[in-house]
Amino acid sequence: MESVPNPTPVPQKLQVESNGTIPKSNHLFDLRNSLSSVKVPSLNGDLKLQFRRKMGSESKTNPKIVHGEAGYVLEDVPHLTDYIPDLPSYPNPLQDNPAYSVVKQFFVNRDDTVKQKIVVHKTSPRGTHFRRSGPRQRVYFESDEVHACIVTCGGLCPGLNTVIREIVCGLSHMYGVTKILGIEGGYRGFYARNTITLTPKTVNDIHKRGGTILGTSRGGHDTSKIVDSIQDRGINQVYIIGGDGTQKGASVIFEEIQRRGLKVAVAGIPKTIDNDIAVIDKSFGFDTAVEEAQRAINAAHVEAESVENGIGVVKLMGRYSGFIAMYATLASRDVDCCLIPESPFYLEGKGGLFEYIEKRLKENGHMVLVVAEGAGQEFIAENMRSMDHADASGNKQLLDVGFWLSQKIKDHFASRKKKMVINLKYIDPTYMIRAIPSNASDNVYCTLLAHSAIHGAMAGYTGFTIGPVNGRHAYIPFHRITETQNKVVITDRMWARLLSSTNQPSFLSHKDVEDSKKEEEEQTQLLDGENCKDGHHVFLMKKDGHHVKGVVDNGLTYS
Ligand SMILES: Nc1ncnc2c1ncn2[C@@H]1O[C@H](COP(=O)(O)OP(=O)(O)OP(=O)(O)O)[C@@H](O)[C@H]1O
Ligand SMILES: O=P(O)(O)OC[C@H]1O[C@](O)(CO)[C@@H](O)[C@@H]1O
Ligand SMILES: [Mg+2]
Repeated sequence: MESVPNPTPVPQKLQVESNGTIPKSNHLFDLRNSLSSVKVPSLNGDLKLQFRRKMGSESKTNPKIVHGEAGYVLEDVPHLTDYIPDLPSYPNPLQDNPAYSVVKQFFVNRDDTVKQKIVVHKTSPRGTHFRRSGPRQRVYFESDEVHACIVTCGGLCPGLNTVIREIVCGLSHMYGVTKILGIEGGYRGFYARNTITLTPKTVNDIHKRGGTILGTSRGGHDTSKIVDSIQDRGINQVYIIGGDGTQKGASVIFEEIQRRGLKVAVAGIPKTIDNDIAVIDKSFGFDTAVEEAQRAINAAHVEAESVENGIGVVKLMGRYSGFIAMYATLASRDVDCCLIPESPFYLEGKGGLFEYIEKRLKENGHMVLVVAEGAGQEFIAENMRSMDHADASGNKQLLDVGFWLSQKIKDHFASRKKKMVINLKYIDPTYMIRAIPSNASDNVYCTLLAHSAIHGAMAGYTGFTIGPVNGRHAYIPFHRITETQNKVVITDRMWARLLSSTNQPSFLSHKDVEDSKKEEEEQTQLLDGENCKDGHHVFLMKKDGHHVKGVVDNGLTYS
């Protein structure tokens, strides 16, 4: 196919000199030390391109930021032409595809961006935007040139197989790609395991199965060995499916590829059943998890209501965020109390958990309690410190809060002071939930994620992850989703809805809430999920009868 000039607008390119010209020299350049701000022409007037150096992060990539009028900011993603000038582009083969060619305005306008915050005031600046995902008129890979690979890393999550399937089928059916490799066993599979050939036929019904047909792992990320393997195998599109750790790994792989000047697009597909990935609306598998959690909650409810003073305790996933617990509770209506990492609670005394349990048992004869795995870590932090166990990826291993809490409740009611006979059943459905196939709505969502990733890579974008932002799919720079974690904001209306549906105490006094709001306005902005930077989450906790400020840092609690 004949190559034609690149129609991509200048703002997508980094090789702009401060006088607005594009350097003739076509050698590769290292973006890491650039710190500049230049004006370049665009369809919508002058845009200010700014390459800011990011401080204090593992990623060394400079954010690619475009400033426009009225406070418009585009946090753009890298493009292969940023470091490989004069890369030829080609017409998108989709324009001849019988299924897609009939779509009116099928190709995404090159200037389309997606707004991060859609609730604004009259005087609000236009704010942060991300590049809209979707097919472009021109692509930077010819179909028979593409050699793609797919890898899955981290914990299991419903929908992994659907994403794999849709990447394979999408590449094949939309772009006529025939060379697709599956990397087995996570990152270390690049250099320590075999690969498998993936075709639409071999992946045809894998979405009906849980897990990942490629296998997964934690740890084993050796950047140079991985990039050596990519280079040796002649791979030029890398699709990486995984959580926050995986996306950090994808980011350094992209940096190394860029440093070596390789024409390799790196696309991340964010995965986490906990739904704690920042920026995007929701992660795949989350809906399925909430749905499946209903079965455990129902079982706990049946057990609890069948006996006198029955208590059903269900532990649900959520290391640092309580989304699954919160949504499963809201959906069920049988839950009397939901405990999540973001909301501190205490056991003894007035307004404490034990008092509430006793009240519910007296009122209703039974109760159901849902606890997220990361909740109440302040109580068991001491044990954790002495154990200090981490998994192969360096994630702190939490103690079983469900087991611990169940024991505490039993001890409390069996104590000489109380002498109340209770009947407690503890259910931990964690791995039963994680291992199921995705439900119908997650299947559709996985398809959109896979397609966004494919269109982005084919269009030459790289070093990006994808996901819906306010319902519109966008390309998001890696650092934006790895530097913070999404958390339940307990001063938001959703948590208030939960409190009102369960009737549980908030475990915070009015003064605590006012104090936390005040502190929120100050620099730390307490309890706001978007401001829980670098895995730190600040909250109020009860210690020796007083509320003190606690900080959760990757599972450890300090005060
Ligand atoms: N900072 C990092 N740099 C490079 N690689 C990393 C980094 N953090 C994690 N990884 C690698 O990413 C892979 C997955 O990481 P991890 O086990 O933390 O799971 P995850 O992707 O966060 O998924 P989840 O926590 O949702 O199960 C591992 O192979 C790990 O070595
Ligand atoms: O048992 P594993 O595989 O280490 O994974 C457990 C963790 O994985 C997650 O499911 C996230 O993938 C967390 O909710 C949980 O803490
Ligand atoms: Mg993780």
